[in-house]
Amino acid sequence: MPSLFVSDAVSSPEAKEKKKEKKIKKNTMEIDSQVEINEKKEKKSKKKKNLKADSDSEELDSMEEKQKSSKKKEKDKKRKAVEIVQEEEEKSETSSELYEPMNAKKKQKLPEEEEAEEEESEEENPNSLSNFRISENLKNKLNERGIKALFPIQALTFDILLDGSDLIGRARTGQGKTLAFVLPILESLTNGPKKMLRKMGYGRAPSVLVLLPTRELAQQVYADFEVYGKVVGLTSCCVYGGVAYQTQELRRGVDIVVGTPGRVKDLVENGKVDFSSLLFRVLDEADEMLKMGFVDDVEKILEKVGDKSKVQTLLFSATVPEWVNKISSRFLKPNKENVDLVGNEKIKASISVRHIVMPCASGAISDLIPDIIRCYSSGGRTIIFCEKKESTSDLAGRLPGARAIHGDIQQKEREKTLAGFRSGKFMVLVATSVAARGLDIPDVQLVIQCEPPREVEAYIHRSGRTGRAGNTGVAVLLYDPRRHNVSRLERESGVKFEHLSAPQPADVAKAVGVEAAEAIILVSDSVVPAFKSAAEELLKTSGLSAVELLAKALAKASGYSEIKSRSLLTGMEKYVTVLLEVGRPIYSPGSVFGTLRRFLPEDKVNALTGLSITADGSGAVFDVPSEDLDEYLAGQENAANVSLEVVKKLPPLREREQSRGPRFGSGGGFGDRRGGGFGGRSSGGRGGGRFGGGFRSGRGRGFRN
Ligand SMILES: Nc1ncnc2c1ncn2[C@@H]1O[C@H](COP(=O)(O)OP(=O)(O)OP(=O)(O)O)[C@@H](O)[C@H]1O
Repeated sequence: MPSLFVSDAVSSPEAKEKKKEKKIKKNTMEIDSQVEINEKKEKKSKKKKNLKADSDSEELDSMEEKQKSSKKKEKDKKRKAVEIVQEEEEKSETSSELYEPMNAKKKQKLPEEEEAEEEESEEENPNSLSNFRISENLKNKLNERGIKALFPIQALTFDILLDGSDLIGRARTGQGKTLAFVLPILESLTNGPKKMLRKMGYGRAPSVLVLLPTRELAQQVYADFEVYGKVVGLTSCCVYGGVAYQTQELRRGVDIVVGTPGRVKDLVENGKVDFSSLLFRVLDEADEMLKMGFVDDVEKILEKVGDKSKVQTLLFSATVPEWVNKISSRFLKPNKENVDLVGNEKIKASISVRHIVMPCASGAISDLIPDIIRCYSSGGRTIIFCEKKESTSDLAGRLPGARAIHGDIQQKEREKTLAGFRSGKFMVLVATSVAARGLDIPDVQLVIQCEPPREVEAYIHRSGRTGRAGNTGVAVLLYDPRRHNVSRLERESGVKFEHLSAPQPADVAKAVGVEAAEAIILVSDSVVPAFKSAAEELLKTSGLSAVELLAKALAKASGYSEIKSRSLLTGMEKYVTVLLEVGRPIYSPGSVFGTLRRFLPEDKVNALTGLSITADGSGAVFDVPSEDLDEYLAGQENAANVSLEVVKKLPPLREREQSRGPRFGSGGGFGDRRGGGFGGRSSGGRGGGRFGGGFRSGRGRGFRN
């Protein structure tokens, strides 16, 4: 049995804490003794290498080592759990320091170094597959797919599940929760305690039911059951709404049914499937499923089980709000186990993701995103989340090469889009929350959220589409400081946000220029004769130097014809952010307008946008059209105690009050007289106002079944 995080759900928090401390203490002692053993072992092996000891002593050593190694495996399993707690705790506290610098290149290792390291770590790893009751053919399949050891959530729940307990399992996004139930279920049905209980033969009733909130997720989990089930002789089928009923497989008999609650309930009610002999019921992404209003459906489905004492019920998610714990008592046995790798005090979102927040007016989003992708996607895939279906399609239409996925798109089309994104046919997917839960797509390097979601869980799951299976990633959250409050989101998710301003076009262009220069060198010499005379002519007649001409050629090759300024405050092109100080605290936007009117004409004052007061109240920042900047700066000369300067780094801003509503997002901002606030005046961004309404309102529901 795993020794940590496996607490009895009915015991008190204090008891659990004491139990945990006791176990950590015990395991720490075990680690100490393990260190001693290892040291001795190391000395011995050095001695062996250097002195070439005789074969008798080698045999003795090897027997001793075998004994130690089996003891070590046991101890290492426990030690690993302690390490996980400690590592996770450390990471939670210093998560922002863990990130690799942007686009940092990893030190290349020689193949032989990598091989040696792999062998060594496999041998040492207490979570290596050989330490678990996994049958040979499953092990081979896992190896074939690059899986050599279990991830912590898998290691800590494997024995619990194989030994027959109900379970609530929680681990951060991308930590392998799917295999955490797939593997022990397959083992239990084929080699374990459920082997004799499962139905066999033609027309057999299923032994396993897995329920998931979305169709895409159902397909993904079904794919895992297909691959791994096949090697142990178990069959599965996937059922979800939006497509015709296909019940042939169910008639023929399958072992595992994976599906969404709506369609599964229909099948049950129409007598197309018989769940009376279920041995496993899994609720994956349980909180989302229950939140989406499927509680009644789920209950109806689950109560079809004949003998409740024979069925194991498992509930998995990265987020398990308190209400899920409460509701779970209806579905799970009282002596259920609880394996929680997230805990109460720690960061809830992925710790291998760099979490960035960036102010941006809604009207500037579509202009800003391509530069965010250039800066942060490391050439990998990007998923962009919008709140509403319309804004999702709209944004996808504006971003070259991007595709949209949301609930109004036909199921077949959605599947095609996801398949295209997975296979790399296109690299940018714009989605509603449908893609937020569970989806595991390779090489998603960047997630952009166009505005803060309503609930912290949504942030956790969306940002968790990157940084999966131990890889790193970047999540950029765009927000409007006048409408959104990100500090609550920060507090509730436990994430330490990096506050960054929109990438400046000139910086982006510099980076792109370097790439273009590298690409130019690779162009074949064979093109030179054809272009040489035009180049010589240009050099002679343009009045520009060779370097200037080459710079222009590089710009053209990278798609640049001009470099616009971009506001740090709203991300809008052709706007500049300025800071106003008046030698005393500023309390309201009204006083800022009053001050500006003392030295500027009305139309120039009206042209400013995005006014926000600094967090310390000592000044106000706002955007002015680049063409008006000189007039603003000159005007201040005539106004006593007024200082205006172009902002190089955005100061911390006063956030909208938290008391105004439940949302991290919408609200009235400072309610200045022009009402529109951020983006309301956008004339800089292409198609400025079009996005204005789209990104504002409530959260898209994603796909229902
Ligand atoms: N033991 C393992 N070794 C290597 N890779 C693994 C292992 N287990 C799972 N993976 C891979 O890790 C990725 C994430 O797994 P999975 O989708 O199950 O995560 P999850 O915890 O369910 O995430 P989410 O909460 O976002 O749904 C998958 O690509 C999976 O193949």
